[in-house]
Amino acid sequence: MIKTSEGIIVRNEKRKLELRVLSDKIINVFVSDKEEKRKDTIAIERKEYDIPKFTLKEELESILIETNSLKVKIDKNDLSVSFLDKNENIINEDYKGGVKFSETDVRCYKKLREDHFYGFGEKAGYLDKKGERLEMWNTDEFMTHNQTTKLLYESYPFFIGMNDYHTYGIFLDNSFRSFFDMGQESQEYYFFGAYGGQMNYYFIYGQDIKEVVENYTYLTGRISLPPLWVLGYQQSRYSYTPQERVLKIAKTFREKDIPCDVIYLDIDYMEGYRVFTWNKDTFKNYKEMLKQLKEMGFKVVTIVDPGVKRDYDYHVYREGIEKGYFVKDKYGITYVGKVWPGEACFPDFLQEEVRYWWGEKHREFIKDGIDGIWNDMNEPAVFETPTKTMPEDNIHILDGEKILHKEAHNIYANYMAMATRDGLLRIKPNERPFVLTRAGFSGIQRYAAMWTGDNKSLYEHLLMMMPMLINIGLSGQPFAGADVGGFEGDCNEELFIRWIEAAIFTPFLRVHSAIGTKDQEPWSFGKKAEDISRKYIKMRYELLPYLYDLFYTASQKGYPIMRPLVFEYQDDENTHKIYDEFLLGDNLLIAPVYLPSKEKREVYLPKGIWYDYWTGKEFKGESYYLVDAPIDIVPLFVKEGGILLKQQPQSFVGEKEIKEIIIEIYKGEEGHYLHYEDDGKSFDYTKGIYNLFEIGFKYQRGKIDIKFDRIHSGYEKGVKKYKFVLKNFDEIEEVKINGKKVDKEKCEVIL
Ligand SMILES: OC[C@H]1O[C@H](O[C@H]2[C@H](O)[C@@H](O)[C@@H](O[C@H]3[C@H](O)[C@@H](O)[C@@H](O)O[C@@H]3CO)O[C@@H]2CO)[C@H](O)[C@@H](O)[C@@H]1O
Repeated sequence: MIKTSEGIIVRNEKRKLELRVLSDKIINVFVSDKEEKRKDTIAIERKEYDIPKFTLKEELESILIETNSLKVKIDKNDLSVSFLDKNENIINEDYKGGVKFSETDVRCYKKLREDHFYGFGEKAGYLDKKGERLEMWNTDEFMTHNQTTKLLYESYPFFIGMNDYHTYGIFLDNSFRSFFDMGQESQEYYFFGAYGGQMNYYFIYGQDIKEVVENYTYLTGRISLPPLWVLGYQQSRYSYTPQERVLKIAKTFREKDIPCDVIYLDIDYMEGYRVFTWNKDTFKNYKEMLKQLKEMGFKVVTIVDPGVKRDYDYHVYREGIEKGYFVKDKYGITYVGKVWPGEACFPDFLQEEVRYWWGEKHREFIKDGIDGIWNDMNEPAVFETPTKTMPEDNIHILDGEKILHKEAHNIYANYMAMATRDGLLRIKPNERPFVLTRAGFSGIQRYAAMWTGDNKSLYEHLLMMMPMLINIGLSGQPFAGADVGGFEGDCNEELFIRWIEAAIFTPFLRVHSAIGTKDQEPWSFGKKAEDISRKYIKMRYELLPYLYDLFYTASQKGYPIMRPLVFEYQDDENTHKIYDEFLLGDNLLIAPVYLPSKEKREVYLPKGIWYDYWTGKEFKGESYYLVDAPIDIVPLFVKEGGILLKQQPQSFVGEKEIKEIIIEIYKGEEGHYLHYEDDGKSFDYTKGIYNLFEIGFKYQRGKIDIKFDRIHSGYEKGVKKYKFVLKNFDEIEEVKINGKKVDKEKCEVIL
């Protein structure tokens, strides 16, 4: 055994185990059957750790490492590892020697003690993945997002294991195609591994799911605050063309008083699908169009795919060829695959120089008035090949070394998103960039928001949106959404209404639809759908301060914005499998209707008292209820002591100066809330130019004591008026704010 500054290295005649103690609760395990160095992928953001104090005890058969929270036992014979809590209860242990190496793969067997498995990012199916077999290989999988769909666009080789006694996470930091058998093969063990690469995983202990997610994002990074406008409603279609149509859509939003912040331009804005060009026939005066959109308060996001058309007269291709920037085949010749523009080449984003080049290509676009970039087809997708991507033996260069596509495939999109984000940051250094991606790997949250690709206008896909987005959130990516209304197929009035009612509570809110399908704007399905959509989209804008606070928390702790009930109520076992309700933050519970012709739905409310958002009716938790859900109502509940922040709705973010924040306090003995405020667009907050407020209250027998405390003061232009609205309280006799009695009818703070 060798003691290192971070842990230990132990060898037997067959293999080496390197164990690093990265915090009291995070242990990195690296097992190898050759003399090689551990290789972290792009997923791991953290480069340095505060190595905690740990003790080491060597016995005849085993080695014991002990931190403040964990004990790790290593069997000196087979180098298997067990993780125990301080009372020596096993949290997780290797099964029959643990790691196995074979010609085709490397895998690790664990004893199956868990009742539930969550995480795994973008996967079809239910929330709990126990008993399932999953694979990670980014794939352009059109429409068939159902229980049997194994591969989708993104890969998160991360899961959370949970039983009544323990919660932990495992992140397999391996970018090759990986697999996870969570008890399908056996009820005695589960296993995970990859078809290549190393057995390099992080064991993450937590007192609950929350802490595991916090620790996992401590490793893989957290979102940085997005610009406020991307929290607004976004309208997309494949494709809005020509420019007159784009302007017409924009004007209709304003005429109909339906808030909207963003319009997307899909592939047809380009000249022959050549990236970084404009179709001069259909977008003759695109600069004028962008100007007019700006005047109406719209932001514009354009699609940018990785495939560069093979055409020597086209500057992007020519430069890429001359500089040798494209991915090569196994013979070292530039690889050509078929995508939208026909034959195309793919920049090797793994190279820093290529990323820089690509990032600079956005300069003109941004100067002309484009506000954000949408990276699609970045699995990378290739048409007409059985694998839907490029050959696994294609060559990329990472850190000066050749690696094969089978290793680069799953991380390609992260490098592309990094190229885009860094480019936008260079072009406008004090403006928060917005990048949307379809493909990705763990850690993608640091570069881009994601959407879940091509779904269909089906109730099943409305339902599936919930567990999918929830598991993506538990896998470190809080900024995610689905194509609202469904991408392929014709949506209809009722489905659109029900989808909007659910989606306004998802972190990324974009309606998108495919070519040849029925129009899918909020007014496309008649007056009823238009009115109901308006009501809910306005509600989204009303709730923006609450939503932005959740983005702030996500940026600080990695917590999901859209949460499963089990995230907040882990002790309540009824929540463990609920996939068709979710929480927005910890105060608001949403139970969307996802079946046609339903006017009621069953809702489970966890522990505590809950208030119906619409009627104020009180419900006792830990029970199931059949609640009313007529077509214009999505069942919504606020927890006792819950605090919601609201503002006046507006047509787009920044339309009006926000002069007042309404703080709704729901009855309870007490409540706590953290409110964050900044300019919503720049990086000035990193210099302390933001405000942070602690809001809380205590209530007893008719008397409420409200605390409103600015704990960080830096943003002078912040809102000055905060009005408290007391919800569901019985007769209030006395209101105090910060210890001072105030008029019951005028509960407010003026700063
Ligand atoms: O930019 C246009 C849209 O591109 C994406 O969707 C496309 C998808 O990635 C493609 O693979 C393709 O899907 C075809 C599918 O692969 C094939 O098996 C067959 O069933 O036909 C499908 C349709 O041609 O086309 C999709 C677009 O229709 C992206 O996900 C969308 O958001 C973009 O709007």
